[in-house]
Amino acid sequence: MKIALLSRNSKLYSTRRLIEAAEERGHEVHVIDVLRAYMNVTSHNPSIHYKGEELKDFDAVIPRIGASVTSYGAAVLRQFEMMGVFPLNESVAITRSRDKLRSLQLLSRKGIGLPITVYASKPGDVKDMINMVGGAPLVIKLLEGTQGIGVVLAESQKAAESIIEGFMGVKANILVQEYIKESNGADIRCFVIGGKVVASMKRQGPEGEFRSNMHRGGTATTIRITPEERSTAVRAAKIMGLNVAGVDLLRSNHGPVVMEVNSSPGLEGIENTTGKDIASMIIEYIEKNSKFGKTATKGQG
Ligand SMILES: Nc1ncnc2c1ncn2[C@@H]1O[C@H](COP(=O)(O)OP(=O)(O)OP(=O)(O)O)[C@@H](O)[C@H]1O
Ligand SMILES: [Mg+2]
Ligand SMILES: [Mg+2]
Repeated sequence: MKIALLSRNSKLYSTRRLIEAAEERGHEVHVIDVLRAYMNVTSHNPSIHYKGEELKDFDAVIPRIGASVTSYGAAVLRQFEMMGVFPLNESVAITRSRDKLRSLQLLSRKGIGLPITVYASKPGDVKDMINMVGGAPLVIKLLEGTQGIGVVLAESQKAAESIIEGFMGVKANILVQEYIKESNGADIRCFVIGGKVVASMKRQGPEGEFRSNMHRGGTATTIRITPEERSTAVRAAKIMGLNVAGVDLLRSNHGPVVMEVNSSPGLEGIENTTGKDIASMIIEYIEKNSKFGKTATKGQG
């Protein structure tokens, strides 16, 4: 097969591993920096050009589109789809999952367990907003945050009010969420490929830290997940319409709750923690499922 790998940097661990796995299995891989691709979006014969040449005869495309290039990256991917090239994850599913508010609405509609979450733009009544998630302690998140930055635990009602008002004051977009204390600073990453959890790991924050992010000093270990956690992760990926997804769960008193569904889950942590060859599993999935023109939109909403 001839595979296009949409990635801004071929030195990234995940990109390198996917190239390695594909080449080992006899495929040809072209790494394409989406920002350098250009296309005639009005032509009846959709095409993409890259470094002066037309991108032709690809069998599959693997999108590894960073959050900062979601919009243009999705447009390039959509162009591949219009050309009939099989996408590992479709453009629609990626943009759907990148919109946190939309994702939570879709997941909740299908009965997936979620931490009680309230969104606001300019809440007229901060106290009422706090009551909606059950009062303090509660978690406040900056929508633009990542790697645990901008995720704050407000232990008291007063702290919650002043943090929310502070964020509002600088016009930040936030969400307010029920604090799942019983998860004890840990979350579970389930790596889903083609409707199966192929690997999972537990990430634990350091002593006294409720955020489990590796960038905040968290450590990962293998974990045996429950059948309920397994089916929650698989269903969440399916609702988003993602063939490959990293589903992050918290263990709550009322069962697993989904925090996030990631459409470009990293390979480094999960491969190093579990010792599994996830990159080869992804390539194998493409071998089994890619078909010219198989780009029908999965998921709804
Ligand atoms: N409602 C919650 N209850 C308990 N712990 C939470 C809650 N929300 C987040 N956490 C902890 O904080 C960590 C960071 O939160 P989250 O994943 O939402 O933000 P992020 O990692 O900065 O954003 P993103 O994953 O979108 O890059 C989580 O991995 C989890 O360990
Ligand atoms: Mg996170
Ligand atoms: Mg994330």
